[in-house]
Amino acid sequence: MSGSTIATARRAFLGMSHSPLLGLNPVAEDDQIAIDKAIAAARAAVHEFAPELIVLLGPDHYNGFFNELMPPFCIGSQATAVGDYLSPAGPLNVAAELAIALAEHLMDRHFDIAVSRRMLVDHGFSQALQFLWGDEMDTPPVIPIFMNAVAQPGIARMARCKALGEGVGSFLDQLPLRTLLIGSGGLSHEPPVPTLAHPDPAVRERITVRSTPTEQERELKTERVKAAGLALAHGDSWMKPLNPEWDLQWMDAMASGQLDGLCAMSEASIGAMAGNSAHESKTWLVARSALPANTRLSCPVRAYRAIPSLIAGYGVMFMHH
Ligand SMILES: O=C(O)/C=C/c1cccc(O)c1O
Ligand SMILES: [Fe+2]
Repeated sequence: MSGSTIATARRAFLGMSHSPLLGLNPVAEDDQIAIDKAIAAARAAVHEFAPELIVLLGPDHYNGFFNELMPPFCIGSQATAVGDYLSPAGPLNVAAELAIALAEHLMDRHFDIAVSRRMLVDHGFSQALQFLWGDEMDTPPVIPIFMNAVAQPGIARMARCKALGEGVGSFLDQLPLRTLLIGSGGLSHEPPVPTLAHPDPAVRERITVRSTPTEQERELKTERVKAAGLALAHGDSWMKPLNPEWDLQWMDAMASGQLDGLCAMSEASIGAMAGNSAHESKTWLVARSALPANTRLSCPVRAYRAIPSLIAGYGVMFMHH
């Protein structure tokens, strides 16, 4: 157990699920109270920690990255949020020079990484920033790192996520900056994100070629995803159920730092057990791997609820070292 308090800690981890249906679909009162409390506790812990730098790992949902060119990971030296669902639009406060320095560090360690000089991000990044710093996303400097969690075969394997996190950790070791690593996404869930196996060629084209949806297309998508959340809440069988057991096991591994054990999980089992978008949980793995492994860190915030109407095994976890 680390002896630091939040105020004296040098590095912290925040794992935080996202759901764009928060605020759009109904949630049972006790679940809503629990999530509000968890987000407020995370916000308080983050502000007490007062990071000088944020490394934010997030996925995308075919708003910034498409199958025409889909890197497993990509660092942004400039990033703009598109403003999907209720998430804010606008530029992120990117630490451009540090983002490039991190890319150089990773390349020198033989971890080849893509770089975007104009990254577009969606709620996979902006919801966490919105919840922690408000609609203006008035944040400390951020290094945004995209992780593909939707398009096989290019979803990074568990061990690779751990290796990236270790590389980020060794970069941060050289910096005198109090740093918060955020993993945004997961845990178990399978929202209706299309794949290249979709029977409609127009849908396959839409997720392949970079494009900006019209306002009407955005609204249609929002309605489709809201309806999927309601279907899951009503137990419709075409939706993959959430898996709280899988989620709690994942959070336990984050808490103990026993990440090699976690990496023994088979790739095929992730989608099968926890839903296709459970790969988003790997953002937590990257972020957690930048802190000491096999070490139980101080964990002042840990909360979990499985909320079908949000299509989210919704977890929040803040730890520091
Ligand atoms: O907009 C999308 O394609 C995905 C929406 C969604 C729904 C529920 C949980 C999530 O993590 C999502 O990204
Ligand atoms: Fe997501």
